Amino acid sequence: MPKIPIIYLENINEYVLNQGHGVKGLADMGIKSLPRQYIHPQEERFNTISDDGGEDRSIPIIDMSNDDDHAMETLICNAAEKWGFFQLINHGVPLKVLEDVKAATYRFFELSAQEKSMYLKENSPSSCVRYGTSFVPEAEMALEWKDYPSLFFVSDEETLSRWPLACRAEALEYMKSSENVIRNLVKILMKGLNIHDIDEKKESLLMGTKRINLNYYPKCPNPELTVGVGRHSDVSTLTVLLQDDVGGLYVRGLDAGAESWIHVPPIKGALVINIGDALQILSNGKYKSVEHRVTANGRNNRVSIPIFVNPRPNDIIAPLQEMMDGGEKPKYREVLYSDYVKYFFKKAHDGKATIEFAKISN
Ligand SMILES: COc1cc(/C=C/C(=O)SCCNC(=O)CCNC(=O)[C@H](O)C(C)(C)COP(=O)(O)OP(=O)(O)OC[C@H]2O[C@@H](n3cnc4c(N)ncnc43)[C@H](O)[C@@H]2OP(=O)(O)O)ccc1O
Ligand SMILES: O=C(O)CCC(=O)C(=O)O
Ligand SMILES: [Fe+2]
Repeated sequence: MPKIPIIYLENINEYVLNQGHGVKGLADMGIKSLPRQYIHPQEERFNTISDDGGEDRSIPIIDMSNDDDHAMETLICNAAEKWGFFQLINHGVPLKVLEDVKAATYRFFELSAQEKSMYLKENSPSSCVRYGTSFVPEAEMALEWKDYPSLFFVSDEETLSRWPLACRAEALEYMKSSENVIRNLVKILMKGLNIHDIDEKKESLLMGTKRINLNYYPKCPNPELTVGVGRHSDVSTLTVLLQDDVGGLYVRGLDAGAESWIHVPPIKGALVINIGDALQILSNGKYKSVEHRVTANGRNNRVSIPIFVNPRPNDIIAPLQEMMDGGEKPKYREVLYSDYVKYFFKKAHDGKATIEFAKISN
């Protein structure tokens, strides 16, 4: 019989957040029911009967080895406009790199709470490395069933000296191996806006910084009462997401059934791509940053690894001049990107509300 440490549930914040045990600590303890701090209101819980639009609806799956470049580019731009999400297969990132970064995620989470707590915001040796749980615990009415280290890429030197040893090499390799596909996607998406020349300034605006999160969703005692990640859109330009074979990511349908949620089925070796708020703003709303969420799972642990491709903190984001040249009116005002991200990080997940920060009201 495993020894179960007794903690007073009122002290969960201390145990999970401050001591660095995370929700994994609760799951490892073998708790049989969900602490009240994780119970979400009925309307945010996942109801498989009414929420899943059915197995016949799927986000596009795009084969990057398609010989017909024009057809492939059209599929990508259409997916960015109509779905905001798509899966890429044959993208050129080796399967081994993907498997290695998933294994490294597990390795990080096998560290003791004391070792992981070295990377909590208060203790971290670098502002580029932050280990956390939920999203913004101090602003949330109900916590999310997820732990993660978030690693901001500044330089090889910073990475090699500051990122946690348990996952550093694999996370960096995944980021570097994805560089080609990211660059290619950015080029294709700009072509779809009739922008054919990506100079240094534009490249920096579109993909000047990268952040990688190693998300860990432990097996949950009452998955029906909580969420892995609540409804949100990413604040990135675009996000490249690796998920394992467990499943649980759902995307808001933009078509007639806007109330419906579409499951993103795991495909071995595939990368899930989604448009973030920054690109919705830069494209003046042509490309869509779509709401998504993740369920908790009662049977399995799950990992997912997003690379957030972003502008630089000091960049001003606003609809690109090329979007306005035909007389289109800007739908978004000029915003300092770090202000936008700080606004995102100040509140709990709230669907598509962040973009209101930049919207021009008519
Ligand atoms: C879905 O669940 C998530 C998602 C995420 C991340 C999602 C993304 O889309 S990440 C893309 C974010 N963009 C960038 O990283 C771009 C470049 N970086 C910046 O613009 C800046 O570094 C900054 C992120 C704005 C931080 O600015 P800085 O001037 O250094 O100020 P800080 O004091 O460090 O932070 C401001 C404020 O934000 C909070 N915060 C910062 N980074 C994170 C983080 N990685 N995770 C959580 N919260 C963060 C920070 O706590 C500050 O708030 P205070 O109240 O302490 O002032 C991530 C996690 C998920 O669960
Ligand atoms: O775990 C997933 O599948 C998605 C996670 C996510 O949406 C995020 O980290 O922004
Ligand atoms: Fe996300």
